Amino acid sequence: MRKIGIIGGGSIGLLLAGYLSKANYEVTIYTNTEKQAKSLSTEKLILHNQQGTTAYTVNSIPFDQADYYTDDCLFVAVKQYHLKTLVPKLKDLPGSIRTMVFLQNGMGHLKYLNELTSKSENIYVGIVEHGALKKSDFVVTHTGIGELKIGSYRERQAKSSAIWENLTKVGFRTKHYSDWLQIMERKLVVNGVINPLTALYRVKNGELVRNPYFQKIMRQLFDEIAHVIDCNENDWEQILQICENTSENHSSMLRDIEEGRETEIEAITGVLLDKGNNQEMTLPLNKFIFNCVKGIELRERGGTK
Ligand SMILES: NC(=O)C1=CN([C@@H]2O[C@H](COP(=O)(O)OP(=O)(O)OC[C@H]3O[C@@H](n4cnc5c(N)ncnc54)[C@H](OP(=O)(O)O)[C@@H]3O)[C@@H](O)[C@H]2O)C=CC1
Ligand SMILES: CC(C)(CO)C(=O)C(=O)O
Repeated sequence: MRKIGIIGGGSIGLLLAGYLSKANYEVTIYTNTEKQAKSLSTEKLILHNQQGTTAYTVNSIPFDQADYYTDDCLFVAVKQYHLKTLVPKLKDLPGSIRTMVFLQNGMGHLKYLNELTSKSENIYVGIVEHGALKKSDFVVTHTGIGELKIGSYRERQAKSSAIWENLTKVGFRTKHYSDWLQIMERKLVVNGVINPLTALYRVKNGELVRNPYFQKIMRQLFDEIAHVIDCNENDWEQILQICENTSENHSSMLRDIEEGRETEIEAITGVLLDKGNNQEMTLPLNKFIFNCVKGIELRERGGTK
């Protein structure tokens, strides 16, 4: 398995492309725009990390002109809200895609995975605990060292374990976990606490733990989320640790707000509120935070509803 495709040349797509190239895979990035595909082929992909700066040669093609069938594995590194239009396109492609890995935050995408089970032998979910920041169409910085957690959503013919091992060997820690739901729920709790608060306060992840007042609200939010997802003190400690490990990071939700993009609040806090509804439980703090983020999103995107 040497040829790997990545849909989406954003922060995570570029970061992964850099490390997969370092591990000697032939990588193709399927971009949203022709402009980015051109930049990547003329400039190469530039990865900044603790070891320095390295340029990698990658293939790059706009998604709409792509031919995925030659890839042994396809990573999907777009935002949750991009999947609404992307998944029907993937579904309508003739033939099959051997292995797909979905790297979205939140859990809103599970409904789409079921639509793709006849398309792909193996479908994995990936939980990204590394931090990444895209500096331009072809430059990315590895801003937080963490782990890429992989779970098998559906696995008919597992041949992918070498990828996880090879990524780890080149400094991008990646580990397979047998219980995909558990790893997704753990990450949902992390994102449910860190992302909306950093977006509302407009602070880097590290400031949430350094400011005792922010930390108090974090804890209240965590305690409320624990009503719908089984959490314990280890989960709380992990959230604090992630804030430390990615202290200089602007969370993906803060960046979306800063750049006037849609956020993933519906796939994160929205999913938590749905879980509450299903258990006839109200989550007032989460509801408040959901509406604050939606309101700010609307304002920053210059719209009215
Ligand atoms: N960045 C981080 O540190 C972390 C991110 N994550 C999660 O990883 C996922 C990806 O995040 P991130 O990389 O930051 O997001 P970005 O917004 O940086 O990247 C998404 C990319 O997908 C592209 N795209 C959208 N639609 C298509 C399409 N149809 N075909 C090809 N490309 C498309 C976008 O193009 P365009 O720019 O032109 O719109 C953009 O380049 C998210 O769910 C995020 O929450 C998780 C942990 C950390
Ligand atoms: C782990 C964390 C909070 C890192 O910033 C993240 O997943 C995100 O920004 O979406």
